[in-house]
Amino acid sequence: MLESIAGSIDVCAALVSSCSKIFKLKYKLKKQELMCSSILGSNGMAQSRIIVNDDYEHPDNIEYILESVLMPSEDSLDFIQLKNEYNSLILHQCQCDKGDCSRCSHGGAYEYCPKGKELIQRQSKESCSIPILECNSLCDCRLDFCTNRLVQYGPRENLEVFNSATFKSKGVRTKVNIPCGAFICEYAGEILTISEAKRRLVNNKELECMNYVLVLNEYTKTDDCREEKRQVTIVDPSRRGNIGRYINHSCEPNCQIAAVRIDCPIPKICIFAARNIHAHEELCFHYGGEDQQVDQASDSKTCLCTADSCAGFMPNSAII
Ligand SMILES: C[S@@+](CC[C@H](N)C(=O)[O-])C[C@H]1O[C@@H](n2cnc3c(N)ncnc32)[C@H](O)[C@@H]1O
Repeated sequence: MLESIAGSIDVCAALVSSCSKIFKLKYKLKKQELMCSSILGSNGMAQSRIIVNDDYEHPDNIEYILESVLMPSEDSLDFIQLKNEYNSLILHQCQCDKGDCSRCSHGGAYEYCPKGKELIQRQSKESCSIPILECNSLCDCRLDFCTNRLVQYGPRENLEVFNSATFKSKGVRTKVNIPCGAFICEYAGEILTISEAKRRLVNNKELECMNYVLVLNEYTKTDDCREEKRQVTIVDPSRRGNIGRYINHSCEPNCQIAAVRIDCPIPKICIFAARNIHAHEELCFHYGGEDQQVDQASDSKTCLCTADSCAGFMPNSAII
């Protein structure tokens, strides 16, 4: 059994039919094909390359990455399977050659927020449990019209890493107000196999270092309405990561997690504002997923979040 210290997020309730569609529609294509400066949509028209806008850097001496990357190679079946998935593309393209993709076959998870003049996650009770599928490099839509591309452009601006007095370690805060539903950043790091995650967790525990491993569990509903675990995604930004690695846990967070897929069937773990956030507030999400029952393990860390409803300990759930 694997204990997650950074936490385990469950994306469950509504990961239903749309999701099985996603999984069936992947096929293998080398990622390198995406690296060329122009990409052909399924209509054969060249699309411009997406520029990821991320000028942040680490205060620590670790490698900054713009999006999650595969862990170092190892000789195991698990790794080969993960690598194949990482090198796969989702073959589910839209044909919106004139529209804005608001009613796109990819789902329309975003809406335009006129106040903030930006795309935000469409608000619904289930918004954090519905996986998002953005338009991708195979889609026919035009980049300048499409309203189903957000995460792929990179984290929002005006975030800063600071020394958090509350958490007695580093944290992330915003310099400006952020509207509810806005995209903050990916929780980017190395994508791990289960066995490598277990090794790193044991090691972190032995060395008593901070733990950054985050586990995302996705479920589908079977025909008789049972929930079945379909995919486990494990990300560790301890060695390589982006600004998301500094976001702390709170029992009453102002941000939440969503699974977002663009080209690859392995989802990105993405952080969105769960309410309107004021300038200078520290950003936090619930490492265990707010809807989950979080049980205290004997070695749970004391939670420093100071929320009225603080559980007193950090999520430390058994996940695999
Ligand atoms: C993903 S990192 C967050 C960034 C970290 N504070 C840093 O300085 O790099 C997770 C680690 O931060 C600390 N942390 C995050 N939230 C916390 C909380 N609510 N209470 C106590 N420690 C917390 C724990 O040491 C945890 O293992």
